Amino acid sequence: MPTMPERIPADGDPTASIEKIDAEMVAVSFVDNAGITRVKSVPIGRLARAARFGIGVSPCFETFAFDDLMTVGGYLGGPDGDLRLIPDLGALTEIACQPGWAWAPAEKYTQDGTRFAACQRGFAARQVEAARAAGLRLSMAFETEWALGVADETGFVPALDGPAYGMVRLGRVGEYARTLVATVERQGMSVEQFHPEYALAQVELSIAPNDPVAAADDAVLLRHTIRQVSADFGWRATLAPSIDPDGAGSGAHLHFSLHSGDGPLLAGGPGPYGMHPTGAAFLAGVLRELPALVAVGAGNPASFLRLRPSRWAGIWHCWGREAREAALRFVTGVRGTEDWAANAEVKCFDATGNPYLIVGSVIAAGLAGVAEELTLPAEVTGDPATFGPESEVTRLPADSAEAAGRLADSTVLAAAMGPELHDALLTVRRAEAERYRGATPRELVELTRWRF
Ligand SMILES: NC(=O)CC[C@H](N)C(=O)O
Repeated sequence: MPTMPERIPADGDPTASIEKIDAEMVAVSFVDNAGITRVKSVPIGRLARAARFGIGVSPCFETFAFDDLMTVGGYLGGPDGDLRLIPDLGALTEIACQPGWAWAPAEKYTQDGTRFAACQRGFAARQVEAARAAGLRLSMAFETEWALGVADETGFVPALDGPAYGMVRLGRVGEYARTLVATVERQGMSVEQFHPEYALAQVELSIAPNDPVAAADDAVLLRHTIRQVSADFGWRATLAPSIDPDGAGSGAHLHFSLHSGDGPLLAGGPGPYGMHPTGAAFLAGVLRELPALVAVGAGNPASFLRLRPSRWAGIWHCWGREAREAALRFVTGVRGTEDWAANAEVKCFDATGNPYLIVGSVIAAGLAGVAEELTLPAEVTGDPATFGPESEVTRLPADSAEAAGRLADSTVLAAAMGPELHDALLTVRRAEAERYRGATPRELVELTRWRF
């Protein structure tokens, strides 16, 4: 996938890709460090100009918290200055569920035309490039879980009931699922699976893997599509990590596979379950950074309502083959697919994590493992919650302040992000942790329910 240039291009003809689009308005989005997708829009006739000169956006968003309250960091935040949102026209897509609209993800540039150091999508693209320079290619996909309900004065009325994974549940959402899948596919994503899930009013959809930056783009557009199609059916969709603190929540697990020029590195090799040494070192790097990765991908105070034992949310700092309680699950292919289907799944993430920061951070963590030739420790299977006091398996951070502390300590993520982005993300996470330190589970549910 072509990446955005270091400087805003002063020549070239952006109208070519625009002409193929049948829309009147274009939503140009970015995801902030709190994981909120924010947007500016332009009439289609202004899009070529926006691609050339950008759309103005305040740098204050770099340190916005998920509740829209502003903070100021060591480098960024505050009321002054301006950035330019440059839509990536290579990703311009008609929004099939919002007639007359198209969408493009943006990267942020400064007013003098250079790439903004703390741009989240630019960070992801930089890590893809670092992997390429090391001879590695990644393929990634987010799983998407959400709950369907109706908002009323009690907060949330579930739109469906019935047993987990039950045919009864599917019957309630059959027409909805058919419409959603068709809409998602019309927008260029390939749906792999839809099913009723385990938690309250929850369903899940998975899409085919993609280049890491495109996988993050897919997550943004898919979540918007889910909300729009749900509204067409008279429901609201919430991707918040928890709507019922007494039960399982919604995750945004990240699957990835790793390849060199010679083929897959997680299959067909001499290591555990066919991993090649480079594949195992990459996983060991991801495993090492998991405590800090929680702050990136599940660091909202409400994330910790979901990150509880024995709910398949991946709270344990370990890896294991098909281990659904481990934060890093290794998935081998079934017979006949072993050569290509093996992948790893980071389970602890949820939809409050910025998908661009997640893919970029996982790559950075893995590349550090490869550079240091790390080896994987022994795998852990079963549920560590039942292992008893002699177990050495530790829990990942259990609240947002602890997760932020681990991110502060991560020299790997600090180096990959650069000081501006690392500090801005920490500023947001610390502000949220501080502000909601004494919040009850019910308050956290209500604060996040319709924001993600
Ligand atoms: N099937 C599953 O893996 C369920 C995942 C679970 N809902 C989570 O919180 O991540």
